[in-house]
Amino acid sequence: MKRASYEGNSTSKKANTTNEEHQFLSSLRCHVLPAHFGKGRHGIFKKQIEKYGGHISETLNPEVSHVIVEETVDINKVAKLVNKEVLKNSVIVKCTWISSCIKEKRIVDCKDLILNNASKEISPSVSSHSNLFVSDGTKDGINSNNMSHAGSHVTKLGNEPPSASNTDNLGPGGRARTTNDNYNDIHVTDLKSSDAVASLNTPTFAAGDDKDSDHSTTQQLPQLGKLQSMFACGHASGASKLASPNSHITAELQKLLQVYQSKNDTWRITGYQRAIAAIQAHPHPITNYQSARKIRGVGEKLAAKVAEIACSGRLRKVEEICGSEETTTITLFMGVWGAGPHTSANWYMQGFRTLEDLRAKATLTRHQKVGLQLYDDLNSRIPRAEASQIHQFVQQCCGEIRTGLLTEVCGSYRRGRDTCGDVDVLVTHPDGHSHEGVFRKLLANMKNKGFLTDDLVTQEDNGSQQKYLGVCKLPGPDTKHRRLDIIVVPYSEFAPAMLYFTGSAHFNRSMRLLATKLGMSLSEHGLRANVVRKGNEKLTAGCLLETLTEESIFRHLSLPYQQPVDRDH
Ligand SMILES: Nc1ccn([C@H]2C[C@H](O)[C@@H](COP(=O)(O)OP(=O)(O)OP(=O)(O)O)O2)c(=O)n1
Ligand SMILES: [Mn+2]
Repeated sequence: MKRASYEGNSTSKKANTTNEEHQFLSSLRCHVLPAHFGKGRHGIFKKQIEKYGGHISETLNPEVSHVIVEETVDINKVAKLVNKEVLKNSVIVKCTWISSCIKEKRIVDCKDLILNNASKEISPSVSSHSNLFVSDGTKDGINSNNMSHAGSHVTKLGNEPPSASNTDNLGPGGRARTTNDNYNDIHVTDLKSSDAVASLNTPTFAAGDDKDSDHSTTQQLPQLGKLQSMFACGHASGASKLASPNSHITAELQKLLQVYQSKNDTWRITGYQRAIAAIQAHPHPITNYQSARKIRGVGEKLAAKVAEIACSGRLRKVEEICGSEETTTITLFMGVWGAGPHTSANWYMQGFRTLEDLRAKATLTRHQKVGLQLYDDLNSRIPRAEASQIHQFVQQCCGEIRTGLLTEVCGSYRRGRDTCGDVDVLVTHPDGHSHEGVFRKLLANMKNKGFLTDDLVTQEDNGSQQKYLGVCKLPGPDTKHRRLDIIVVPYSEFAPAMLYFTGSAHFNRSMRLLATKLGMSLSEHGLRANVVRKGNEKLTAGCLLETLTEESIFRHLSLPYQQPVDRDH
């Protein structure tokens, strides 16, 4: 235990001399921020710190180890008051921490008393729930390495200055970053990867992430490698899943999440997604309320649920909710292609309870009519072998209209799944231009053969890419209708498109967010560098990097290459 070992040290010190005991603050160099302190109280604090051996610095300078603030001071105000560059070795601590130290005659845990604006940049979803941020990513843990150096035992405010000799600061492709590389205002701390993974599950994370960053070219360089390791795209998916000692807990919570997804309960969806990812990534078995509560994103109510699952192996609430007529009906309706949670809940409210009710009484869009008609087929998973046959059929149709066309099945198939929800086929031509005109001809050819049975969405204007969503059926009396996506792309966009359509969606989100953090922009069309943003707005489009292979995209982001099967997060 990190904290215990530290306290153990201080206890053994305590056994020494009384004089030493009274100098227990000697490792601190404090600046007591006058804001909100009355003059008298400000002086008393300074005197008390000095009395117990602490050093007082009247100015804010790099020597300061602790900035002591009045307990009611607002974190944002402190952040604005403090010059991060000057205070890169400091922490901001509430004055009540000093009071506790003096009361106990030792340096006590900073728990709950540290203010650090870094949390805002790392994860607004975290900071919105708590103004506390400690370096090892737990609410009550203090990093033992840091603790061993009294006076620098919590998250640093600033970042290491850029250094070309430090390989951590090398940019994409290993080149040293220059001032022309624009990075968002990133503060890298010792967040565990689980925190980053958890945060990435929060839909609002990407959107709100850059809210407070400015677009100046002043660099706040991330420690590369460490940053990458905080993202899901920096890890193979299998390891964390297999290794998790808390899968039984997340499996149960996942059921509740599905219910909230069916109800479009955004608030709960966000909270559960974040908590599930954090629990999944937690390296130790969670056996009780207290250990659950220590995990970022797990509040009181959720910790109680986790404890219930840990004790009894199940959650009564899951049985109650999942078994309710409302939930089962809405889940049934959501199986209609083209019906989301909102429409499904609406149908339930209109009194519909069965698919027959929908057929007879509901107002249906063209897509929903197809979805309802082919309900059973489209809701059954496609065995891998059949997905492969569908691909072969598409490949044959391609060969009939043009030679040299290249096809690749992406999606869950490429990630190695045994069954797939649909078949996602990417089509291109390696000569760079012969993909043009293929889209319509290919669709017409597949329709002529009776292979395409129903069109759902045809999108021809997604930049240079064309996308078709429809339904196909292999020849034969016993074959099922299957969802098929066809995407025709220019060869220059083949690798980023392949990366995108291979997914998973979570893996993609994490990679896009990492790119954003690195001042880049990733989409199915390509990877751009030197993108300047103000908040979520892109001020410059940046410059397109050459990405002829998926490997090159990973390289540009300084990520270890992940095989498709390792992207199944
Ligand atoms: N909101 C989305 C939807 C899709 N994709 C990407 C990643 C997906 O892996 C890929 C294909 O989308 P699918 O919906 O077909 O998902 P999968 O193929 O992964 O799963 P399934 O077996 O359900 O088809 O497109 C994404 O990044 N974000
Ligand atoms: Mn798919």
